[in-house]
Amino acid sequence: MAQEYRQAFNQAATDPAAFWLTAAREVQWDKAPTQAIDDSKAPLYNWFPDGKLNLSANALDRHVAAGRGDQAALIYDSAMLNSKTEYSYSELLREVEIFAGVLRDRGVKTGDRVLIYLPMIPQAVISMLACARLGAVHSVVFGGFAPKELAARITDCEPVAIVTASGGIEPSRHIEYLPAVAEALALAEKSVRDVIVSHRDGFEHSPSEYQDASEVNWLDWDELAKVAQPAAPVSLDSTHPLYVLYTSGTTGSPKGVVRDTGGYTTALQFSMNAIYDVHPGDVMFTASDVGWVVGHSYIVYAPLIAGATSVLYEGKPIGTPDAGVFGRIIEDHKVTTMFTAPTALRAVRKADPSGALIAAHDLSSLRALFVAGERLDPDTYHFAVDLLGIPVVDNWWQTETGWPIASNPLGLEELTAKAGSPTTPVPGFNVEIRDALGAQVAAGDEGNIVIKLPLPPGALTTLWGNDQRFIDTYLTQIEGFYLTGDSGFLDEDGYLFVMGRTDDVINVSGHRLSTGAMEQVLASHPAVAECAVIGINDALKGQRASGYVVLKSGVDTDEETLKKEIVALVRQHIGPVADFREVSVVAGLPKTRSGKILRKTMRQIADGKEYTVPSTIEDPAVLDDLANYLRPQG
Ligand SMILES: CCC(=O)SCCNC(=O)CCNC(=O)[C@H](O)C(C)(C)COP(=O)(O)OP(=O)(O)OC[C@H]1O[C@@H](n2cnc3c(N)ncnc32)[C@H](O)[C@@H]1OP(=O)(O)O
Repeated sequence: MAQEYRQAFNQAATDPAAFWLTAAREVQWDKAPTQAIDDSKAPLYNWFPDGKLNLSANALDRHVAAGRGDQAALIYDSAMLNSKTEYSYSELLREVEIFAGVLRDRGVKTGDRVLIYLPMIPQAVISMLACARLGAVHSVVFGGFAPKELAARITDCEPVAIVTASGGIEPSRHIEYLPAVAEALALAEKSVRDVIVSHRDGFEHSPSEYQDASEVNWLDWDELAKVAQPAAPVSLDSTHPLYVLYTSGTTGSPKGVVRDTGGYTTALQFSMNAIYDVHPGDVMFTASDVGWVVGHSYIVYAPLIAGATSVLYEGKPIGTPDAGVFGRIIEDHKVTTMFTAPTALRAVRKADPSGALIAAHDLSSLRALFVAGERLDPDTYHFAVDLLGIPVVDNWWQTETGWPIASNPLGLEELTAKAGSPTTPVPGFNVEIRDALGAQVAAGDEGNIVIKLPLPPGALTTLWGNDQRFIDTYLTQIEGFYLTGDSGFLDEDGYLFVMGRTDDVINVSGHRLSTGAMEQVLASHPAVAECAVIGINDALKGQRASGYVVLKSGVDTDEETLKKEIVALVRQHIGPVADFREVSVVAGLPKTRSGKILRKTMRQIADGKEYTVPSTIEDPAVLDDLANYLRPQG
């Protein structure tokens, strides 16, 4: 195997303290760390415990101080508004200083939480960096979630303020955010002091409408900014939480992944050098959403920490206006590095099978395409390679890890790619494959993908307010290892192949969703006696959710109406992001004699895979009936 990569990987594995203290030198510290890791509370670890820094200063001030103030930091390209706006490093710094001043004037202090519910507009980036400047802990919520999900996050992280906008623009509709925020506040167990609203034209509702009926202060961003004074960066402990980002788990309640400051800054800078090969002056276009971890790391923080330009794109891969828009953006902004999800590439391919609309643009600036969020299937991989003729890099990671676990490390050296594999574990992530009893399996054998503790800098340090849930969920099944929840194998060459989840989490269009949470919604319908939701393979979206309900005896209702009600219920409780459209009314669900629903068997039948009926099944006849509904449908 190639030397540069192998050497870095071995150094990180054998002497992580020295390796990461060296990597940390690329960061601007107010007080440089002398200690790499604090393991006194193992299995909880903290990186660089005696270091002090500010991430917004690393992302902005230091580049201005180095003379790059006029370089573009952020390009806001809105296909929805047909507009392009550029912010130089000096301009972005000014906006961030002022909005940090706004938050400070409103009494936001270091350690306070601020919930950010914004579409893909510059205010999202500005407010995240403003929080980082003060040491306020931000929690960004994706716009496609319903008010109930927003409320659950408000209840859990207890923000003092919410930063939002009039609304988001989807191709088919304008989404009013203010009614959603008001509803979430009514549902949440905690309230906030302030709701700060960035005004957008074309929306019906304004903050003043909500003021009268509320003890919350509904405020206008621009009005506050007019009178605010710029705020300087606060020097923070490396271990200070930068953000809480919620992700789906097996149960209905989302998990608040906590990210630190110094470890994350170090890891992102390392990833730009070793993996993405992005440097000052480069232009990175990550087509995701700031509400996901890919957006946090590779739209907002990493490109700015690295001194590059980040493209913030408000639009879709197709239909805004067509499947050539990625090519248009690459050409217009001379993008050097692009990052997107496989589902976006599949959408492009479906709309434009030869990719001619993208290829019609000047793509000569583009050096590499990175892809993450779900498995990059070989067909889509070959489509992208043939279209672009540059390295197409599948990188595998999770909200929890914050940056790639496995990737072709282009910045170190380009390894030979294998379609279907995100290549090899990244330095710092010591990946092993273990069976259900915790024993290591042979090369090529599938098992649980686990990572030896301590996780490298940048990975989650805990779950918000719940160390025990963090330990119970991830750290106890196999002592000394972090359980990823994914299964897969390492081949003879050390390449990782990720095959799928081992729990009830599914991935729809790169959105991680809990079937357990959907089942809770289905079960709440008065006609439903019991239900199951499974993720089944989908040629476009990777997976889609499919629901099966058994009705209460005596219920006599029109099936089509019932199905519509259930679909609407999921949209109302979880949000459009669940993309839940499919529900079947069935006579019974297959169960073991102890009452456990055989979801895995159901999935296997639906995906057309071979399956064996477990000997513990209560009534095998149920499966025969259910098979009619489960057979491949799409
Ligand atoms: C490595 C670590 C990680 O995995 S982090 C997660 C990485 N994942 C991603 O980056 C997500 C990639 N996927 C996407 O960007 C989108 O799915 C793409 C491919 C662009 C397609 O978007 P779209 O056509 O909207 O389909 P969808 O399935 O995402 O949407 C389903 C319904 O939800 C809606 N929606 C979407 N975004 C928002 C939003 N910000 N605010 C409000 N609503 C939103 C869509 O409009 C759609 O609604 P509808 O059902 O059509 O009415």
